[in-house]
Amino acid sequence: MTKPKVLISDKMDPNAARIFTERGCEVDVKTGMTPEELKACIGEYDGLAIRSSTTVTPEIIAAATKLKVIGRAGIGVDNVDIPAASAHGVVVMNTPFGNSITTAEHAIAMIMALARQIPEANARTQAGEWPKSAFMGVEVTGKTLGLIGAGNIGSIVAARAQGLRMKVIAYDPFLTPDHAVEIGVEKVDLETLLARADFITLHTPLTDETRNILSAENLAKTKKGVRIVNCARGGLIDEAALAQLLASGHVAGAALDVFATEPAKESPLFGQPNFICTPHLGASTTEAQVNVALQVAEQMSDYLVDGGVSNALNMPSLSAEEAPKLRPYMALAEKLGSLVGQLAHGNLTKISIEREGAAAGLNGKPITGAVLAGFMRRYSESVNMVNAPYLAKERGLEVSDVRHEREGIYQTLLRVTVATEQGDRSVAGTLFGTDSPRLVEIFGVGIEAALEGHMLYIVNEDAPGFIGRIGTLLGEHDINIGTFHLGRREAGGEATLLLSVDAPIPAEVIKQACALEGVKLAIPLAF
Ligand SMILES: NC(=O)C1=CN([C@@H]2O[C@H](COP(=O)(O)OP(=O)(O)OC[C@H]3O[C@@H](n4cnc5c(N)ncnc54)[C@H](O)[C@@H]3O)[C@@H](O)[C@H]2O)C=CC1
Ligand SMILES: O=C(O)C(=O)COP(=O)(O)O
Repeated sequence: MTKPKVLISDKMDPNAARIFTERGCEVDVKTGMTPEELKACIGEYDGLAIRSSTTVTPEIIAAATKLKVIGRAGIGVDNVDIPAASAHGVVVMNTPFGNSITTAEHAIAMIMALARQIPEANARTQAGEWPKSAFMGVEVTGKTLGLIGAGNIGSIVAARAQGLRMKVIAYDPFLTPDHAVEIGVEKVDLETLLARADFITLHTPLTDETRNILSAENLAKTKKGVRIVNCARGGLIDEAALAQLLASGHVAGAALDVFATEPAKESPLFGQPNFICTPHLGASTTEAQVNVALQVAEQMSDYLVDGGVSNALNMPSLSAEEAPKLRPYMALAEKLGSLVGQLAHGNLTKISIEREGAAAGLNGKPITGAVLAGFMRRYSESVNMVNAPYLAKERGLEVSDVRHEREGIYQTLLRVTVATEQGDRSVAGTLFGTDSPRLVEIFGVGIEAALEGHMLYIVNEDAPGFIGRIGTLLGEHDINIGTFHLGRREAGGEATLLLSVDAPIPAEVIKQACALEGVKLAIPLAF
């Protein structure tokens, strides 16, 4: 088997490359590439490991024909076009906790540096000025810190600030009152935060809702003398408006680690009084970089080597322990989805997955993803578990996952049903042993078969002589039958025949099969 190939395209702790190699991946480290250079080489890789310098655009993803996973050694994934990745079946994962303490500490350092104007005092002292009377700071004790965003990093900042005896208030629409109590912050609305905070620190992702959250209008609502820190994302603050308010003295200080455009080589903020900045250093400590490098390489290797999924932003998690148990079910699910997709035609708007017996106790999301991947293959060759749910949604397909604790004839069973104009059509399958997927029912008819390779599905009148006729037809065309399965609901009604053949059946032969006496339907299948 060829080794999965991973590209590390941003500066990353060497532990990442070591782990990839140890886990059986080939790894190339190429940092500082232009978008054109990345586009030219990305087609070779199964995995791409990045930080914030690489921007993964739809063009890059379109060129990444082998790519299966993008791993962000860090938190923010605003540099990755996730919808494009999802549409191409590429998993996007991050390391949501590895650098949060480090980033929170950077925010606290910024608060303290602003309170005492340390960078400017340092520069002027080293310039030989000894400007003792030029600097008068403020204490943080007893001051109100306003958190915009109280997730992982915001909560750590709150705990540290409480240690500094600050009063912490937070604006975060997703913060529950219970959690606010747990982390010791007062939950407020944005207007209240703007009016009350002596220091404001931002800890939200950059989204359509948070973009420009500190707009000129909102900045004007802040308390005179406020100090503002942003160690989250550029784009959360109107930088030009902030520069004006620093110049006018309304804002007493601002510290930015992140800018709307990075690298920030020029800015209206540069040179303003009490303005401090760092070049996106929030996550830059030895500890954090080792954490995120190890974690991203482990996660990406889990996916590329064993199929385990953790911290993915566009698909459900699947632990490395769960993966081996789920894999045969996912194979069964994909085959059943594919069978239904090949057999049921017309305007299909609903698909339901039922899990019975042992299957009911499993993680349903990967199974649903696999059913949809099989089912949607009729629409797209490149569909997989990652993009199938998106494609399904795009097509307005209603998907349901139902668990039945009961155990029927089979100790474990998956059933996939689609609603068609002629009524519900359902297929079911089980596992023989622990890992051998078998079809057990097709449209209400009991038939046991492995769904593999090229097959032919026929519905015919249940009358003597038919098996001979179909055998003769295939034999005349030199088509060898591998397996042969028959089923029927009742004698003399309709019979179902499912056979496997060694090569695809030409369209002309299908036509002749349809014309055989008693045949109602003949559909070639491929798995
Ligand atoms: N400067 C740097 O080097 C680093 C920056 N970051 C950035 O820090 C930010 C926060 O990271 P985490 O705390 O780990 O994320 P998180 O997801 O744990 O927390 C984000 C919080 O923002 C809240 N939020 C979302 N929309 C909001 C809105 N409209 N108004 C107010 N709150 C809203 C969410 O409810 C959540 O509680 C991210 O943007 C991340 O990219 C993270 C690490 C390093
Ligand atoms: O983790 C994040 O969101 C960060 O912003 C850290 O960025 P970096 O990996 O230092 O380029």
